[in-house]
Amino acid sequence: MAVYTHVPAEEIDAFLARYDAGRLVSAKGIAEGVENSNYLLETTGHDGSGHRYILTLYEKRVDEADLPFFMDLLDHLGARGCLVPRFIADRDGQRLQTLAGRPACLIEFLTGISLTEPTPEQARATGAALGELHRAAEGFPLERRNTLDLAGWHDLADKCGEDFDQIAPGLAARVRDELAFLDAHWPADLPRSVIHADLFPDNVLMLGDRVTGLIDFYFSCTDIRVYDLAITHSAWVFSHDGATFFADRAAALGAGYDAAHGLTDAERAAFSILCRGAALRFLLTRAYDWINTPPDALVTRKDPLAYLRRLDFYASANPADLLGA
Ligand SMILES: Nc1ncnc2c1ncn2[C@@H]1O[C@H](COP(=O)(O)OP(=O)(O)OP(=O)(O)O)[C@@H](O)[C@H]1O
Ligand SMILES: N[C@@H](CCO)C(=O)O
Repeated sequence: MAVYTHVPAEEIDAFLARYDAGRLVSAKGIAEGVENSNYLLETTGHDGSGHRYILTLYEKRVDEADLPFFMDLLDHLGARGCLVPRFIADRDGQRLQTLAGRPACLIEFLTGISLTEPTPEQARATGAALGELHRAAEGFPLERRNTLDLAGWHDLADKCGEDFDQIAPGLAARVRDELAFLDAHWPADLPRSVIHADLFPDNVLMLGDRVTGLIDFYFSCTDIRVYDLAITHSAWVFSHDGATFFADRAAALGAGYDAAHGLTDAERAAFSILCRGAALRFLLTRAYDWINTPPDALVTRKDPLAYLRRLDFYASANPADLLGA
């Protein structure tokens, strides 16, 4: 579930009166997602022809001070042809509001569905969409530090301490060893860019083999550009439990990215290390949430071990096999 803040329909209708968006017809809480509260709104539309919007109330992990970065980024990407949702301004030009005591925004609704079992063709389209996003991001003037970088992983590991072993015996030592490996091998000189940093299948909307929207930019930041492809790889080319690697999906994802953006030899050479970092990043955030979320909380905890299996795979795989030929 992801409706942490419940807003009465009358309050949403009054909120909509600030916009040229028509009157509220229905408001449904969206179950997917874990970070923010999301509602799908149907309105009469400003001309009475009906319209859909997303209403997002920002919860614990999104810092309000970062919202202007996300808003300007989506304007920049949207203006360059990327299918990303724009933040909608009210009649006074305001995009950030307060609703039910939380920072809140009205956001463009995009059509499409999130896949659970992507095909190679769908992975190819996603690789291409990521490459196009990186091209469109060129020239974006703002920067945001990635708080979930190598230093951030150390902080998270310190916070979890020996509690890792509640999840799996030996996990604390495994994380320590992996951090030491990444400290020694993390690449320093690769091109940097704005990255999405969380392009999981649930953040890509598709119709058939066509990408219709990239959403959920709330981890976007400035970091090693091809690390974004490593994150996407970790999320798209394995079974959910991380036990099976799908080489055909991986090759298609890489080919899609390469066709849209291109990969340098240095990026290819570092890719395996970057995948290890991506797997550790999601292992750590999931482990932290696992340890700190009571089992009876209303949110579904995501399995950290699904990312330990990916990490084990990346640590033993032949780097040349990760993206195919
Ligand atoms: N602009 C949009 N257009 C259409 N649907 C959207 C849009 N934004 C969000 N959604 C829907 O709401 C769901 C949750 O959104 P989102 O992924 O942004 O939430 P979240 O709480 O930040 O989740 P998480 O970080 O766990 O992925 C999406 O899976 C999608 O179904
Ligand atoms: N994509 C993350 C959740 C936060 O966006 C995960 O699956 O662990």
